[in-house]
Amino acid sequence: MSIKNQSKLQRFGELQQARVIALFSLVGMSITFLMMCFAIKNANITLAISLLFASAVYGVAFYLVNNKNHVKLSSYIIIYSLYALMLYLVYSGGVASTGPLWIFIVPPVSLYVHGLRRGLINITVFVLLICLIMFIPQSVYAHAIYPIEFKLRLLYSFLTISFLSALYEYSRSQLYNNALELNQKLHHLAHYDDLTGLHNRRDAQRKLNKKIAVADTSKPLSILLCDIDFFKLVNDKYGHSAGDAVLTELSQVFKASLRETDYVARWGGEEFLFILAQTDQAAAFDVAERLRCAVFKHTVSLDDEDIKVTISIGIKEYQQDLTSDQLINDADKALYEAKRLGRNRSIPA
Ligand SMILES: Nc1nc2c(ncn2[C@@H]2O[C@H](COP(=O)(O)OP(=O)(O)OP(=O)(O)O)[C@@H](O)[C@H]2O)c(=O)[nH]1
Repeated sequence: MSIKNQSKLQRFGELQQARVIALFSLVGMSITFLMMCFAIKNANITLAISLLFASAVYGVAFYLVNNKNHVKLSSYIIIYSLYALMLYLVYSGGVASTGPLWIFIVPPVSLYVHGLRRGLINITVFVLLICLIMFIPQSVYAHAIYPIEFKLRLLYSFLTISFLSALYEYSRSQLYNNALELNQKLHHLAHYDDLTGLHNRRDAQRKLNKKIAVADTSKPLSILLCDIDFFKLVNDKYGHSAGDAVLTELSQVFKASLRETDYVARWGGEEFLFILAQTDQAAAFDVAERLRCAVFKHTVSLDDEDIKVTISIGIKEYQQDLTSDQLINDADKALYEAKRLGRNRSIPA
């Protein structure tokens, strides 16, 4: 299945994440810088220095994600410096004890950066830490003082925002996973044959055009066009689903008889196309005979029937300036000749 295609979508997801992380760090850098200006205005030098430090850290995170593509590292920098800054604001009270109001940034950022499970664990630890800071008596250590109503409402509203953010993150990740799954299904439908699991005609056409585009005389290329003999009789005698079973089983026989570099697709009803890279006409004939003999020896065993079929094969080696249609046409003519001469044979064009 399409690892290439799946990774394409994942790369798109990673690119999106990199953009959001860059935006987070840019916004974090600007806001903390602005807050630092207010802290200086209020002559709160310790807070101003902390905010300047935080702003510089966000700046580094922005640089790392933008210039060095270190998405994971900068997301860790953002999230842990955010926790540290928020804990410090709750501890110190910030400007006029309004520092804790900033903690509402934590749930959406945590859940976006770490995902649902890890994000929720981090939020839980964060809540425990702010409870510790706010509820430990002043006699144990000095920290900003907040009225009890403020502390409780802060916690209630923080938990509500966390719950809503988690809900949002859950549906976002569900949608993303569904899109990923749907994308895989569509890709499979576009490239593979449903019944046999082989590549389909469209994929084969694309593959052949690609091979022809890079073909040169030093690297020969051949195709085989193969058709099951008297397949209509199989359907008529054993039924359509037995015919389907024959198609599926022969596909496995073909796959097992080919080299890694060879390619097979279901070209039509009971027709198959083989693309043999680095193979001249003589070598292609050997491959065709190997396939023909494998099918000849094979028995498709169904519940109460043993079915034996043969195949006919037309062979054509690519020659300079042939189009894919001409190549297929020539192989088709050779296949027709194989049928005319009595079937169960391989004929070069
Ligand atoms: N079971 C099944 N049959 C199919 C499928 N696709 C095509 N066929 C059948 O394949 C048969 C092809 O028959 P013909 O084109 O007359 O050829 P043939 O009977 O194989 O005879 P020759 O090619 O001349 O040897 C038709 O009966 C189609 O209905 C399929 O997906 N499943």
